[in-house]
Amino acid sequence: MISDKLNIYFIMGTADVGDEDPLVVLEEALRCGITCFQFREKGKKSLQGKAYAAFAKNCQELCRRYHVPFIVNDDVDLAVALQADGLHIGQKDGDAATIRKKIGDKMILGVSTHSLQQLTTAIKAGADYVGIGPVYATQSKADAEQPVGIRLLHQAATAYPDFPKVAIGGLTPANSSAVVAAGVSGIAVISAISRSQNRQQTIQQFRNLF
Ligand SMILES: Cc1ncc(COP(=O)(O)OP(=O)(O)O)c(N)n1
Ligand SMILES: Cc1nc(C(=O)O)sc1CCOP(=O)(O)O
Ligand SMILES: [Mg+2]
Repeated sequence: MISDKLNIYFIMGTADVGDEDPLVVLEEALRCGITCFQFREKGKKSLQGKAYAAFAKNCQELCRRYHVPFIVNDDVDLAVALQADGLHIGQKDGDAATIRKKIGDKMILGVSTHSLQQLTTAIKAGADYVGIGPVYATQSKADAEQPVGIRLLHQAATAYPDFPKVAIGGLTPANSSAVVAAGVSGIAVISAISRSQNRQQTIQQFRNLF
């Protein structure tokens, strides 16, 4: 069941870790108990070509060692080439039903949604889970939509109580109790973990919410 793996869903690329080594950050997060990882290498200074592929492969190997699903953001070809556990796409990344056909039924497909209508469409297209957000304002995505708040999470839980949903956007241990109470399977986080001064404590605090 994918929903069991979504609780603490860490997303990271080289842009998210300041001066730290992203592989060291990922391994620490895995050791501290994240339950899912998304490889999201994008932005102006992002790795390209062989360095990009090697970074992805190294992240995948670390995730394998800790039995944590490895999800690729945006890049369908990379997900297929690496036989990743999953692929995550947004509203501007192509038609979800077409992409589902391309990756087959075994690979997990996550789709970003910002409204109930998009959620309904994603489910019909064959998504295994949806991201819902941004719940709060985020510093980690320049082109994020306006915050949707926890109201949309409640609406989603009422409309699709059993469908796996992760909240995303500006989430911290301090503001996520109401998010989890709204009925999501998991919380997806970049900066609260990647920029934490104490990852062990931060991840434990997130884990305590479930
Ligand atoms: C779990 C999760 N939810 C939402 C997103 C955002 O996807 P998208 O809108 O395609 O934006 P980018 O991440 O590609 O910039 C996500 N990545 N993961
Ligand atoms: C990647 C992403 N997608 C969002 C969406 O709303 O779909 S918000 C977001 C950034 C999440 O980073 P942080 O935890 O640092 O706020
Ligand atoms: Mg995307």
